[in-house]
Amino acid sequence: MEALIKVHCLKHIYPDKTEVSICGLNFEVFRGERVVILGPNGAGKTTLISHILGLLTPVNGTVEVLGMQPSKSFNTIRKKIGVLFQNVDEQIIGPRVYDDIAFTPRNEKYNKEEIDEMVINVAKSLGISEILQKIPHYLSGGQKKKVALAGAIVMMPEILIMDEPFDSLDPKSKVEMVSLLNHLNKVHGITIITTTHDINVVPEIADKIYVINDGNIVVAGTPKEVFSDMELLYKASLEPPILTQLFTRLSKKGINVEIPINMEEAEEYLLKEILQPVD
Ligand SMILES: Nc1ncnc2c1ncn2[C@@H]1O[C@H](COP(=O)(O)OP(=O)(O)OP(=O)(O)O)[C@@H](O)[C@H]1O
Repeated sequence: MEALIKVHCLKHIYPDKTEVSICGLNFEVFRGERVVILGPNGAGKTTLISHILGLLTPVNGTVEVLGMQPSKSFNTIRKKIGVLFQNVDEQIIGPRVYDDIAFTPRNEKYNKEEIDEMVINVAKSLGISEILQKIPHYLSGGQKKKVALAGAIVMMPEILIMDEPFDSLDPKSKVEMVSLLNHLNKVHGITIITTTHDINVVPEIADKIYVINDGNIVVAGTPKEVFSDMELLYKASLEPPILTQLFTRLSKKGINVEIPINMEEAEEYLLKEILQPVD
């Protein structure tokens, strides 16, 4: 199968001469995958995303999206990618929430009824129907995130890229966002790429994880593979998920348990290995 996105040994130099290198393993995303990029502050996650979006041009290395070079085919590629930036204030441009979400459908010349239906449906799926007439500037941080995400998915793009989508979301909103993202992936086949520092949510939203550290992609694997290697996570300045930490401690105490990637697995392993299942 051909990868939708391929990045090979990228090097970027910002105008102030800051050099960012993302070498090591290749970064590859296949259709329908949910990919999470992890790495400490300043590792280059946003830089990588900006290259995939065609906002930056590499000085070295290659970036290929849907068979094109994003920096050269910016307009074609951007129609196929929905994006949620880390700083949503730079992304929200409409005078009212409704206008902001309707921005791209209006540009694409959909008629009023179609736009109404698209905006109302996406607002409902994000629980923001009540704020469609509000001025975005006065929204809370979490509400702004949801509005920006609504704008990113209103056209049902092939690929959705999100930089720190869970920042400033309350626990309930985070659970809802995870379930919406998984719905978009399963039902609409949208390929999803996410950066996050919220490590505990990663198993819920990742088929594959890339870890960037010290200028290199040092690991690529499933959540199970990546989270089983605590040493590697610490080396990359990442805090392993709480379940990984707990089960590693249990296994050091001689309890023979696999590392679970979510609460359901943890419960299953505990019941199987430590406790006798209660009928
Ligand atoms: N516009 C810019 N001009 C100069 N340097 C920049 C610019 N944007 C990013 N950098 C630098 O590039 C490096 C990588 O930054 P980037 O934002 O890609 O990291 P990140 O992994 O997304 O970090 P974080 O987890 O903190 O969001 C950092 O050293 C940063 O200071």
